[in-house]
Amino acid sequence: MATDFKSIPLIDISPLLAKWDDPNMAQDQGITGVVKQLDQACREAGFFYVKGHGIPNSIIKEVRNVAHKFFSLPYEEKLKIKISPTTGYRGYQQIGENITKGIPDMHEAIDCYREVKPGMYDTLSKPLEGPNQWPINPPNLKQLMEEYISLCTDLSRKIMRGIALALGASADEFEGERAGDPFWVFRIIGYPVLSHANGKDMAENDIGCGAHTDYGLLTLVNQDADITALEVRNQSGEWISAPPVPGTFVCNIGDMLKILTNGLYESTFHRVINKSPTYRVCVAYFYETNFDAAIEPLDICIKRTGGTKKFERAVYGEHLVSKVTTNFVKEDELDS
Ligand SMILES: N=C(N)NCCCC[C@H](N)C(=O)O
Ligand SMILES: O=C(O)CCC(=O)C(=O)O
Ligand SMILES: [Fe+2]
Repeated sequence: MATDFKSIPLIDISPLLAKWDDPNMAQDQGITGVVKQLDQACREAGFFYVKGHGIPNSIIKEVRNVAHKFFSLPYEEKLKIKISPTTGYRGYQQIGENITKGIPDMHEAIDCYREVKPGMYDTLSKPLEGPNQWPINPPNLKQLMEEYISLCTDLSRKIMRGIALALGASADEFEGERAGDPFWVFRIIGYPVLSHANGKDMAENDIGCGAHTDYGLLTLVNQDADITALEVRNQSGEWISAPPVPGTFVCNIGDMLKILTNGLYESTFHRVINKSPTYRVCVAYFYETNFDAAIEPLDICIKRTGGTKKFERAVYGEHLVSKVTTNFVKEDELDS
């Protein structure tokens, strides 16, 4: 968010995907072109669209269709997989249950996380322990989403190799202890049509999702076609729309990549307002570091940002757990 960008750039990443594993990839002209665009987009906006990503459009659309089907079920049905602290914060949350900056968000969602086995990361991961809660209806939802998550994980790993090169690091900077065993978060989100009863103006809680940053490395957003609702904040505080572009994902940078890059790439604030007359679905995949990774600015990024370390070391799992466990707590309950 280092600039007053007015729109979000679109990058064709097919040259990167063609040679993501090539030992000489850093010298490849096609890849160099992609890497330059990634660097510019990450510095200027922290948001970019990708095309040429290789995930079939039929799957991308089916994922949203199945999400629509789930949200159109009666509440009793959806509540069979209700989220709670005892389900590892996995499952369905009703409209208004998720809280951002003290205000209930006008969205419903199924929250999923990579499975955490008991004791896996000692007490650190305890709040998130457990398997995901998948609904029985629609019957193909679980299988489709699991396949989609695996495609998103592969794609994100490849984009992160391009981002590593963009930083002037080696392509595998985000593998090994840092993100070689990446955690992931997955949210199937539904935004109802706003009711403007009593002629009231857009109220605070007409916001589908309040301004926030994402927590990890890289987010892949699969949003409904034909509805513009996602907005990204630029340096002056203007909200710039990220309208759906067919066949693309919206990508954005999370808090861990901001720390790693010493702020060279920022985790940009964004929010969602569905002003359209139609129910909107978004399926968001979040590619993260290893759960127990201790994240601090890379030397190469400290150099590129004037030589001073701007962020202290953070453990990703701690950051995630502190967010997740407060996302469902109302302001007046926080201290009690
Ligand atoms: N895993 C991610 N990024 N989820 C995004 C949710 C943002 C809203 C949440 N209440 C918050 O305040 O963070
Ligand atoms: O609905 C969207 O377009 C984005 C959702 C989002 O920002 C999030 O879940 O973190
Ligand atoms: Fe987000």
